[in-house]
Amino acid sequence: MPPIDRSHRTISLIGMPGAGKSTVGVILAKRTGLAFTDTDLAIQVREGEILQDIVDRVGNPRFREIEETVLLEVPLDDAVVSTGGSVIYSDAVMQRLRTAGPVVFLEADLATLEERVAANPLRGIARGEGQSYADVYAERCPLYQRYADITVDATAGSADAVADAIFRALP
Ligand SMILES: Nc1ncnc2c1ncn2[C@@H]1O[C@H](COP(=O)(O)OP(=O)(O)OP(=O)(O)O)[C@@H](O)[C@H]1O
Ligand SMILES: O=C(O)C1=C[C@@H](O)[C@@H](O)[C@H](O)C1
Ligand SMILES: [Mg+2]
Repeated sequence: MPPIDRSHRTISLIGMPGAGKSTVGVILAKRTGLAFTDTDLAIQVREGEILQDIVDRVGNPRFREIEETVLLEVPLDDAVVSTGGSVIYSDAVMQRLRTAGPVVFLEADLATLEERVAANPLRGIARGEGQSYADVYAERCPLYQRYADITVDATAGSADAVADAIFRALP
């Protein structure tokens, strides 16, 4: 695979929890020679706590503020950036990511996502009181679509295949 086009040095991955942003992001970074940033890890390091504990302690609205602060500061040069699923609630963050390069939506069907998330029950999801995963999915899908420059199917193939599909779809 040739090196990434220099005019598109930062590739941001967005999508629901379980879509594969972190898994696919590392593979894409290895294949393109770009750096890799997982913004969830940047949040954890800044707060000195794991995501689920942060969400449990401060609640959903405050978590989103923390996430926005980190995403407005995190370096975006020459990197694949795997975001948290709730990043699309900040228009300022999404504009920043889009200015840095293509934003890729990892689209997946609800059943597949629920299966993946159920296998990892300690994963945090910043959701409103009483919201099911399906409610969050319905609320967010239009936002992911709104901000995506590229949409790839993150359900059918392996994580390697999804990374390949992203690479092929880059302008
Ligand atoms: N294409 C794929 N096929 C099968 N399993 C996958 C695929 N992509 C990711 N997975 C699996 O799904 C789970 C979630 O993946 P991952 O942590 O990368 O998702 P994420 O989008 O980063 O989620 P979060 O928003 O919670 O950080 C992991 O167990 C991972 O191995
Ligand atoms: O989609 C979400 O609501 C989240 C996903 C995780 O990656 C974390 O960013 C956090 O736990 C919130
Ligand atoms: Mg992740």
